[in-house]
Amino acid sequence: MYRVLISDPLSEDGIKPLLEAADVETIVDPSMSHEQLLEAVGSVDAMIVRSQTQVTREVIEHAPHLKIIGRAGVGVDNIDVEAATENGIVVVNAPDGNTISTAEHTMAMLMSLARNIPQAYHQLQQKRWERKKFVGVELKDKVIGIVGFGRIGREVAQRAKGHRMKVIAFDPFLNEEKAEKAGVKHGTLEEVLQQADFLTVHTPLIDKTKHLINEEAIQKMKTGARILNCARGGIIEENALYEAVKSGKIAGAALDVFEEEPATDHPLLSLPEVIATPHLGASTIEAQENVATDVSYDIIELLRGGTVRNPVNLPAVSSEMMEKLSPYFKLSEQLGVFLSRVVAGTLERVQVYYSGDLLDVDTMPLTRIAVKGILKRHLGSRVNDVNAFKTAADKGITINEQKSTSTQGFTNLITVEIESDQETRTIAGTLLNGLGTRIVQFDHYSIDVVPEGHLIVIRHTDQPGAIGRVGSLLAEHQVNIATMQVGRTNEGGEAVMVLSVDKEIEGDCHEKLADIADISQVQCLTL
Ligand SMILES: NC(=O)C1=CN([C@@H]2O[C@H](COP(=O)(O)OP(=O)(O)OC[C@H]3O[C@@H](n4cnc5c(N)ncnc54)[C@H](O)[C@@H]3O)[C@@H](O)[C@H]2O)C=CC1
Ligand SMILES: O=C(O)CCC(=O)C(=O)O
Repeated sequence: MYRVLISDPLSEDGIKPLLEAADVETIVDPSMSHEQLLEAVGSVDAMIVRSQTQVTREVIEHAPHLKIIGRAGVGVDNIDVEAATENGIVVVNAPDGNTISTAEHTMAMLMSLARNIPQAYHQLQQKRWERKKFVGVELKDKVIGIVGFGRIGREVAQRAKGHRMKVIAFDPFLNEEKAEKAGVKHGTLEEVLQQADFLTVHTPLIDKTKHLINEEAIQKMKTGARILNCARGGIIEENALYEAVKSGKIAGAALDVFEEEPATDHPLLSLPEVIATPHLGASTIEAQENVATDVSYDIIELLRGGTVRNPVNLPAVSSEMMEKLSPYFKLSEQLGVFLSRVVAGTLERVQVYYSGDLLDVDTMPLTRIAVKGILKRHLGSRVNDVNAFKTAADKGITINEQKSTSTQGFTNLITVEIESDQETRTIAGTLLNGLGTRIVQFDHYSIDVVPEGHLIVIRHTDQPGAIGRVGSLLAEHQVNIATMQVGRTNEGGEAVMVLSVDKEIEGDCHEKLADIADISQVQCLTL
């Protein structure tokens, strides 16, 4: 008999597959103290949580029989996935189950915001019949700017079109062609900000999206525009939003999420133009049933020896294979991350070549890790070793891997090539016996760079003085250069510099580097 612990409130209909399984004993207790949780996990084979239970390393280490953790929802922020992986525990989630509910909640917020429904209701409750105060705006012919055109963003677009709104969307994986297919206009972030009457964000919260909508972004918006966030607190900078609403730059905001939750005493809630709900995007009977059912099925499947549909962490690989592959995990990810930072345009194709020692090994797990490295720039922890291929396919990116006999003199070589709608960029790396990983080729240039720490990648024209000017500018900004590699096609032709520096460059240093004559592109990255 398998024991499954459910430690957060879940839909009873959703967990029916577990309750009805003859070989499963289900323990439901959403009110356990931390100590009770530590004791309860000691005897279970599986557990299901929503967002309340924190499945920390400590919890995992108290669970010697635990084989699978199910997150009834999307974000796995409350689960220590790394600790689970280390302990051989599979983590699954339910990425699709609450998409519709969250999109519908966004539309409910959009309409409430346009017509001041919560504020008017509040006045009526105070026995005030105010009509003049609550004059709203129509949605028809207004522009809705969607930042993040993934599952929820796309559903919001369909619904907004039903209201005859004009939809403009920005997403790093969206281009003109894909936007046209989806029946929306494609824009840069700047264009979306400038054109939106209503701006709604549907991205994950990752480094790149933290405070994406800040004071500078808000300044680019129309005066009187409105902002919505039903994704994650922190995508919109709350202080900037507060000031913008107070000054009248932004006419109103609708928020389902906050940087710190619960947020019962937030300054934004004191503004009459701001309406809010306590993270209710996924709180419908249907979504909760969907997510609970999805994880219940995955749990039963895994416990009975089958395969799961929505794994979040690495699936089991034989220990023999693991021994051969694991030294290359870091290199594969570093190559992916590096390329994702330097490529311009919308990604269309990834090609990975393996040679030398990697010729007769199943390198698919390495390709998955390289693809994860590429996609994580925009998707953060939502892309992982397991779902990397599916995520790429969902974004219309094709992946290929090939074995090659060209080793360029190295005992092993991984070459990653990515193609966007604007350019093709290539990087190759190797694992040097006892010396760690090296990037040995970047585009057409042979280099020798340790892919670690802070790197600056500069494209320039090979002219006397270019290297000196970069060195002087970095010195002015107190940035010490640890190593510098330069490659060029021919004298006076295209060239590339890869610098490894001791600290991240700050302030206007990036801008000043890009302003140096003969420099066409500057990319900074941390590996
Ligand atoms: N309020 C709630 O209760 C719920 C909130 N969510 C949140 O909604 C958000 C969206 O979820 P899904 O649509 O399922 O995710 P998704 O992964 O399907 O889509 C996210 C999209 O954001 C894009 N993106 C990443 N960085 C970007 C950037 N800098 N600018 C523009 N776009 C960028 C990605 O390319 C991707 O297409 C997530 O933050 C999720 O956690 C999800 C479910 C319920
Ligand atoms: O379980 C919930 O209600 C939170 C849903 C959510 O934010 C998510 O799935 O990412």
